[in-house]
Amino acid sequence: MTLLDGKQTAETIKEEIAAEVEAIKAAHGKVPHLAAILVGNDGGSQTYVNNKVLACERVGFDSTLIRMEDSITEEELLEKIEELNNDANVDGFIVQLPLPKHIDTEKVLEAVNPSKDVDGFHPTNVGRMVAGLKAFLPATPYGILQLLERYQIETKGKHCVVIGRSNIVGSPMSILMAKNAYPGNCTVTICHRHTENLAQFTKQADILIAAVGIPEFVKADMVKDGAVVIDVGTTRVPDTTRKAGYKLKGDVLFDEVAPKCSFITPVPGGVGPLTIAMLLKNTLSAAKKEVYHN
Ligand SMILES: NC(=O)C1=CN([C@@H]2O[C@H](COP(=O)(O)OP(=O)(O)OC[C@H]3O[C@@H](n4cnc5c(N)ncnc54)[C@H](OP(=O)(O)O)[C@@H]3O)[C@@H](O)[C@H]2O)C=CC1
Ligand SMILES: Nc1nc(=O)c2c([nH]1)NC[C@@H]1CN(c3ccc(C(=O)N[C@@H](CCC(=O)O)C(=O)O)cc3)C=[N+]21
Repeated sequence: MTLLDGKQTAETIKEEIAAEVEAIKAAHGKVPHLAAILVGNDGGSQTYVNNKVLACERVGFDSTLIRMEDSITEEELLEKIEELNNDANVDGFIVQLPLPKHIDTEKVLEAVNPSKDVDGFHPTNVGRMVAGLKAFLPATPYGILQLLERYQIETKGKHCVVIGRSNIVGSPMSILMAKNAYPGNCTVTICHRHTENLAQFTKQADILIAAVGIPEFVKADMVKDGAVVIDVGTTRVPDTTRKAGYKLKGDVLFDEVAPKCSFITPVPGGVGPLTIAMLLKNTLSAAKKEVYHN
């Protein structure tokens, strides 16, 4: 069993980005700039956004964190987005999810100019991805592709089973794994809440990607010997013995499943750090106008 070290892979990617930033700075005197909007003070969201800002500093980007109260109106948020759309100084920005219930997430994501949508959540980027055009790829699926590629894992002709069909992870992941590309060329099965006899499908997976959000959901008897297992789940489970007050748990019962695998990602230190690295990569692409040439 080989551990897919997301933390180390993310470090490597960030070093590659930092080197490019140096070159851009020398040539243009300007560095890529990522902005993030955080609405409210959900603990997990704060951690992720802070990690993103710290990662920007690490690679030499400019970053701006915009905090808004839970109680803001949808209009106020849309105004802020318009401001960032029009700010020539900002190359890309994200609106951290989830948003408070009184705000229409779809409307908010559609308000982001696709050329600055480094999360890849705007329908234009989703459509372009599906059509195989240049697009900002959502950071988590993009990070998983990087992991498969950098560990040179064979994907062609393999059966990839994805558990979860969310717009930010499961759906784009399944689309990308079925593409005529490397990593890709898989036969893909998408499972969700209404899948009957889930284990019957997961047991057939050469590559199993779990993006469910239920801690330790995938047990050893659901996994084929020699499978590649990618654990996207990151659920905070209360743990009073820890300083942070919680423990991060993946969707896979790691101790039981890992011995059966050819490759597996840990949680933490697996997919999460790569998500952040690929957000930076998208921001670099935005600054270089590699996707949209406006
Ligand atoms: N490491 C990282 O970088 C990231 C981690 N995450 C983590 O990944 C997990 C998933 O995130 P996200 O996709 O946003 O979550 P969502 O809650 O949006 O989606 C969860 C998916 O799991 C499916 N599901 C729920 N219960 C079952 C079940 N019993 N059997 C089969 N399928 C089920 C749901 O099905 P249905 O559609 O039918 O409701 C849904 O499609 C979370 O733990 C999240 O924190 C998310 C983003 C990035
Ligand atoms: N607009 C938007 N874009 C996102 O990309 C987005 C989002 N909203 N909402 C929430 C999810 C979740 N997500 C994670 C990012 C990093 C880690 C990460 O770095 N995890 C570390 C541990 C961090 C910790 O200690 O909690 C690890 O797995 O090693 C996890 C999860 C991005 N998301």
